[in-house]
Amino acid sequence: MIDFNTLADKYGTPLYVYDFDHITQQYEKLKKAFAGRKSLISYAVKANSNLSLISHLASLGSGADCVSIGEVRRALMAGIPKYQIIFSGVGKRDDEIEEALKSDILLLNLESEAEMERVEEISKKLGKQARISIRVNPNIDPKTHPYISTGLHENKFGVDLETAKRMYIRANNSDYLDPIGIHFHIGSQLTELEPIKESAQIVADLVRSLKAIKIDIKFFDVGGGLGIVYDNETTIEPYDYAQAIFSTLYGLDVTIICEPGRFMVGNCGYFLTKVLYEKVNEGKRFIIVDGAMNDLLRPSLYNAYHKVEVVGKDSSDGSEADVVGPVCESGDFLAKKRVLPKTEHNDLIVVHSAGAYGFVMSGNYNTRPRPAEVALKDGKDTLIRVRETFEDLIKLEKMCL
Ligand SMILES: Cc1ncc(COP(=O)(O)O)c(C=O)c1O
Ligand SMILES: N[C@@H](CCCC[NH3+])C(=O)O
Repeated sequence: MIDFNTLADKYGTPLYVYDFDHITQQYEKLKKAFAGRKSLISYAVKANSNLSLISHLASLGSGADCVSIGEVRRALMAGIPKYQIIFSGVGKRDDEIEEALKSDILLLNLESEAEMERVEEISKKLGKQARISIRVNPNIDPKTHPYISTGLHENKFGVDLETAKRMYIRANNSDYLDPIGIHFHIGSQLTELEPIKESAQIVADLVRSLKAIKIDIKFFDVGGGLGIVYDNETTIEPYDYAQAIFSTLYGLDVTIICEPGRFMVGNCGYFLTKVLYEKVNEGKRFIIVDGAMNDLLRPSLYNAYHKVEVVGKDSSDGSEADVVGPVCESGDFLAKKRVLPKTEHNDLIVVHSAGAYGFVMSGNYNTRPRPAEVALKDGKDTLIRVRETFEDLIKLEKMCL
C-alpha cells in the first residue's frame, strides 16, 4: 500500500508518483512473452521521458524508441546502449538526422520517400551508411480513439505497401542506406489483438517478398500500442500478443522489436492533487483541486477516464461530482460525474494510471509551474524531478527583457 498522504506532505501537490517496481514487473512480463525468439523491447520514451525512469528501464536491459533528437539524447544520457535506440517520427529535421547518424544508433525509422532522400544525402555528406527501417502503414483500423489511431491511410504515419517496396529497392541500391528493418505501429491503447495480427501478417508478407529479391530484413518492429486498464477494459495478454506475432513470421529469421510505452509505465503512475474547495452550482457539484489540465491533459484532450479516489474516505455514501482544476477553461477537468464522498479543504485525491502521457504532456498554461515527480522503489521514495518554480518559467523571457 502506497502512503499517499505522507508523499503529499513530503513533496507537496500536485505531484506525480511512479512505482518503479511495477515497471520492472511489466518489463519482465513482456520479455517472458517473447522468450524463445530474438527480441528487443524498446521502451517508447514519449510515454514518460523522465531520466531516472528511463535509467531504471536501461538497468533492466530495455532499448528506446525515440521521436525527437531530444528523446535520443535522453535515452543515451539515461544509459540505453546506442545499438538499442530507434529514431522514428514523420518529420525529422536535417540536424536531427545528422546527430542521430553521428550517434550511431541502431535504426532511423523512415516515414516517407522524401525523408529517405534527405537521410541518403546527409549520410553521403558524413561518409556513413545509415541503418534504416521503413514504417509501413498497413491500413488497418486499430479500434481505438481516433486521435491515437495511426495505422490507417487517412493517418499521417508511414507509407503504403507499394511505396515501401519501392523504397526498399531504392535503399538497397544505395551506398549510403542499409535497409535492415521494417516497422509498423497502428495505434495506442489497443485492446483487440486481431488488428495487430492482421498488420503483422501484411508486413511479414512484405518481408518475405523482399527476401525473395535478396533484401534481407533483420529487424521486425511491431511498434507499441498495448492497452492497459484505466476503467474496466479487457486488455491483451502479452503471451497472446507475442504468439500472434510469432504466427506470422514463418520462414523468417528476424529480431522482433516492440515499442511499448503505456503498457510499461501507464499503471505505475499516480497523480496526487489536493482539494481546494467544493461548490454546488444549481445542483451541479464541483470538487476544485490544485491539479489541472496543464498537469494531466488526457481527460480534457481525449475525454479519457482515470479512476479517482479521495484518500481515506469511502465513496459509497457519496454523490456525483466533477473534479476540476483552477485553469480558466471549461474543459479543465480530471474526472466527470463520479460518485465521490464529501470532501474538505486539503483532502487528497489520487488520480490513477497517470504514468503514461501524463507529465510529458504537461505545460505551463496559466503560468502554472509543473509538478515534481517521485519514484518508489524497494519501499523507498526518491525525488526524480524537482517542482518547477515561477523563476524557472520566466527564465528564458527574462533573458530578452
Ligand atoms: C511509433 C510508435 N511506437 C510506440 C508508441 C508507443 O505507443 P504506446 O504507448 O501505445 O505503447 C507510439 C505511440 O503511439 C508510436 O507512435
Ligand atoms: N497521448 C496519447 C497517446 C499517444 C500515443 C503516441 N503516438 C494518450 O495520452 O493516450
